[in-house]
Amino acid sequence: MMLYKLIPPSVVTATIQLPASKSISNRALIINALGKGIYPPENLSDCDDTQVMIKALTEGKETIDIMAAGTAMRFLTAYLSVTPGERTITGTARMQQRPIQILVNALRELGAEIEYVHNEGYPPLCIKGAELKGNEITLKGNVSSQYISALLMIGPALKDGLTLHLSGEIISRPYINLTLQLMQDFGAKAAWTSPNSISVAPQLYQSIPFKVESDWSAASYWYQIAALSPKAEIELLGLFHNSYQGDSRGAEVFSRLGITTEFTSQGVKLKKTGKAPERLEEDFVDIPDLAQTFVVTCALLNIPFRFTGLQSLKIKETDRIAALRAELKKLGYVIEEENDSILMWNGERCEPEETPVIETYEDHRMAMAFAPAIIRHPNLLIADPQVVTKSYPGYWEDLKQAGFQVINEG
Ligand SMILES: O=C(O)C1=C[C@@H](OP(=O)(O)O)[C@@H](O)[C@H](O)C1
Ligand SMILES: C=C(OP(=O)(O)O)C(=O)O
Repeated sequence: MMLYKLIPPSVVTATIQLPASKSISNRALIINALGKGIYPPENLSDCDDTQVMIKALTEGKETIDIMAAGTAMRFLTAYLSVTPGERTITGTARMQQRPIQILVNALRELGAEIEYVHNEGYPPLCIKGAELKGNEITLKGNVSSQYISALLMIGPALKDGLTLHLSGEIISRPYINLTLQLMQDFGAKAAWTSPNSISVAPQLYQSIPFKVESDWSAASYWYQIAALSPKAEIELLGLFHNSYQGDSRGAEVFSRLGITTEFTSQGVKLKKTGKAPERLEEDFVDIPDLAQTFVVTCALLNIPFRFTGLQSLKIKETDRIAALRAELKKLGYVIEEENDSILMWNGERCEPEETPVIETYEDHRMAMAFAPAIIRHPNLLIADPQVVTKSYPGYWEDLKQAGFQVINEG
């Protein structure tokens, strides 16, 4: 097992070129493939999740391994359903435990030919491309928005277009809006027709020059570093005020923790105001990928919290609810869970471990959200740090650039 020991600088000074958004990259790639575009999207992410998508779309292999990439798994399942040929799509052991039945059922209702290779409801899948027929379906909106995005993106390629009715609560809604926004940019007619219905017209995508923005989810770890450091001067490049990404809301939540955002022509500059609330309450249903950032940040700043809307965390790269509780306990914080969807901390402490080894559970966000904790817990070690490549391959190099020492303890 690889372990990283970190030593923070006394003042963090950095200008960081963030990675491009994997969510935008992977949508642009699917849309581009469906539109047979002549302009390949620019500034695609160099992360694993995007690299597996590029390979899947260009190599033409019979078996596609998307490793740990949820978006690639879900988006390609829909894409392959309307693309000639027969392929098997698989991923890591964890991917084979991440549910996909809602999407498969919806696609089958449209006429798709999809079989489960092992376990009913889970990847791997064997998919035979076909011309899909039905045009109006109902599916659950409360498990993963990626199923909905996957279906929407193939909508313009269907003979009669597609209308989706979403039942139950709709989680991760900004990611659905991101999909609609990109589809519209590429010439599709797709929009909400009621609070829980979306219609897509049958109309081919147009190819346009397109540049992917930097990743706001990745930015959150730098806000966290600013919040935990006594002094920080951090500039993040490639972020914009009117971002397509729902996780740009992280800037507003961090402003309540004393980190304000100044937009410049190139990105953002972070400022510490020194203000901190007595307590933080937030609903994460729209911003699930920021949950780890804020749970770790608040605990380390000694700010009790109650975070709701976390129901999707159990089916991500790992069970993030359990992982957060287990690893924060090693640092001396007792976090409580309610209803599989709420994490709370009332300030309760336990004895911290002397040399806590933070496990990362094949989850990039566990590594990235716990690394900044070194500023307050100088003995911690990060296990399997290479997991960051899922979304942010340059994370450790960027920390070095910001003055951190990153030492491989073997
Ligand atoms: O569509 C997307 O790009 C994503 C949607 C979210 O997943 P869920 O819809 O499963 O919550 C998010 O957690 C994931 O990192 C990326
Ligand atoms: C949940 C995530 O990714 P995915 O679902 O695309 O694997 C993530 O990046 O936090």
